[in-house]
Amino acid sequence: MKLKVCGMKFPDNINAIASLQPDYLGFIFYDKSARFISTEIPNVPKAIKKVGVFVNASADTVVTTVLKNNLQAVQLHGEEAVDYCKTIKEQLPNIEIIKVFSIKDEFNFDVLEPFETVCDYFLFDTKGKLPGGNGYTFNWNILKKYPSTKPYFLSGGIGDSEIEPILEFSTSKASKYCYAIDVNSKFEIEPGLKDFERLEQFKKQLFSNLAAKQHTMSYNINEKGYYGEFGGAYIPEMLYPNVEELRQNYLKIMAEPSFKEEFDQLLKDYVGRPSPLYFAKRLSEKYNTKIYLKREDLNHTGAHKINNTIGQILMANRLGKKRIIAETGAGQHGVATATVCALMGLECIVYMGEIDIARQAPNVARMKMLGASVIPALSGSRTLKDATNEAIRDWINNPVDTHYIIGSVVGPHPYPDMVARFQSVVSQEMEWQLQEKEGRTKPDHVIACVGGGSNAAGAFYQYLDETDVNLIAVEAAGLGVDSGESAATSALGREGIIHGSKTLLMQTDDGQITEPYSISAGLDYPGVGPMHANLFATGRAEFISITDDEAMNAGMELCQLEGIIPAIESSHALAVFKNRKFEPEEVVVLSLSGRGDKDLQNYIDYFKI
Ligand SMILES: O=C(O)c1ccccc1N[C@@H]1O[C@H](COP(=O)(O)O)[C@@H](O)[C@H]1O
Repeated sequence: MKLKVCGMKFPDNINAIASLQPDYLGFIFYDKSARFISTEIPNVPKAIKKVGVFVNASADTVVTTVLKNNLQAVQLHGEEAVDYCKTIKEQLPNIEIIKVFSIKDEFNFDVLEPFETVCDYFLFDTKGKLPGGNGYTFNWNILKKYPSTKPYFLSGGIGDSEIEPILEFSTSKASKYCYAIDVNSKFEIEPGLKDFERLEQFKKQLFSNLAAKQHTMSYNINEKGYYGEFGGAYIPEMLYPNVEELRQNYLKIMAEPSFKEEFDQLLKDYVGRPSPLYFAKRLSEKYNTKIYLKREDLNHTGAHKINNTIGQILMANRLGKKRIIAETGAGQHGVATATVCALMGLECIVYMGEIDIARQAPNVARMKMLGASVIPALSGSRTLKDATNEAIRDWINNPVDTHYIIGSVVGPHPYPDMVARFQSVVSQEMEWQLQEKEGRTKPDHVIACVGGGSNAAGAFYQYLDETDVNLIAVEAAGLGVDSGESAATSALGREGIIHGSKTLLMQTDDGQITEPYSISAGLDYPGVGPMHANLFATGRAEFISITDDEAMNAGMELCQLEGIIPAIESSHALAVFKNRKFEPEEVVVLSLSGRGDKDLQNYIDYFKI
């Protein structure tokens, strides 16, 4: 969480408060305020963003003030309209826009929606006699209904006595998008003069306690790119510039309103989102529990993979890359990548293991029809791991113009986090869909299959730190966990490094990667993404291994009970119902990650249809 200190007006005091290194310093450019700044702002360290606070000022005044004072953000604290924010954004594209909303006893969150694309942050303050600086807190419980994913500043009368409530709030769901704490009048000796010692104490106490709480709580990535012990970027020196360019830019780009707008629009109009959350009545009756299927199989191209490739192609565009490479196992990610390259008119090269090319012929044909070159990986087991090796080799050789669209939550940081964020749309939708259908945002259980783990990462994302939601990760046991022909990484793996990431990995005693096997081309990866390694190591998620036979039978059962032909990957998740009992009143959401058309030949051969 960031800290903003607002409303200083004396140069010496500004310098003193700047030495506390808050993230933002706010200056009131509203001449009716007792904190109005009429002097020149002294130079402060570059790491601190200077925010100009305005109340219904003309757009010209805002622009001139920003340029004159070299501000990095504007806080619009009046009744500024959407078009007004748009004008400011157009005239000052690099300036952060913080739009303020004042809350009394209740708040209609619908008013936020039109502002989503024209500002970078919301700020919630207490409604009072003055436009701001009233010194009263509002009831933060109101934020429990916050419907957006836009990060917000929490403001209004925050002082020493709010440390405890903030710490409590930080563990709640309502705090998920709380980006910064904003303090002002509660730390004053007189209006515009802040109390250095009290602020120093406040900052120390609040942030050390928050860090301690977050350390023990979060199952999501930390600022160094690790999930617990797992993750990081273990890459050859020659790959460093490519990965570093992405690391430095991905969060910034994803936070741009124009990026979000384009991503959301393509997910809606091109992919066909939201994907339905379907109550599977006959399946529920059979297993005597409430089963919902999150229908990622209904997305354009037939799986969840497109959520990520849409995000990454927009990322590649913004990074100025003209050539796209990808690896693929089942072919779903290859098809999703070829699709977005066709959509954007970019060159596309997909690496695919020779074995996978043979067992996923329809997807190979699709990629070619979409204009991609499919290059066979001929080394090792000639499956996904080897295709990934080839793609990495290509990227090393073509660092400047090429973006590598990794298809799962694997690879060096920032890929696992970036892909998880793009896929998190799945659980974001689950929350409001469950609210509509069950009157609550949380299920009792979420089930998803895991190869690298992007489908599971998307389905788990919103619930990672909600420990009352049970997460069930399903791996491929192939011919049996101990058969030597398996891809059950959690059962068989040990800590190791694969494709730039420290994670759980199937390996021999001397560290050679073991060849994985599964009937499902999307699950036979010898590792898992670092998020899942941590979920396993900490016991946060339940891991279940499902054999080829169990998966195939569960897939057939879904065909005949619900009229849905699932991908064999998803069939592994479905097989959990035969292996584990759920209570009748429990709500179980299963991510149906893909459709089974690509697997038709496997089904035909297996069942001798
Ligand atoms: O502080 C002011 O005088 C002020 C005047 C006009 C608009 C905003 C103002 N301050 C902002 O108000 C909030 C909450 O302050 P407080 O903690 O309740 O004193 C804060 O964001 C200030 O930036």
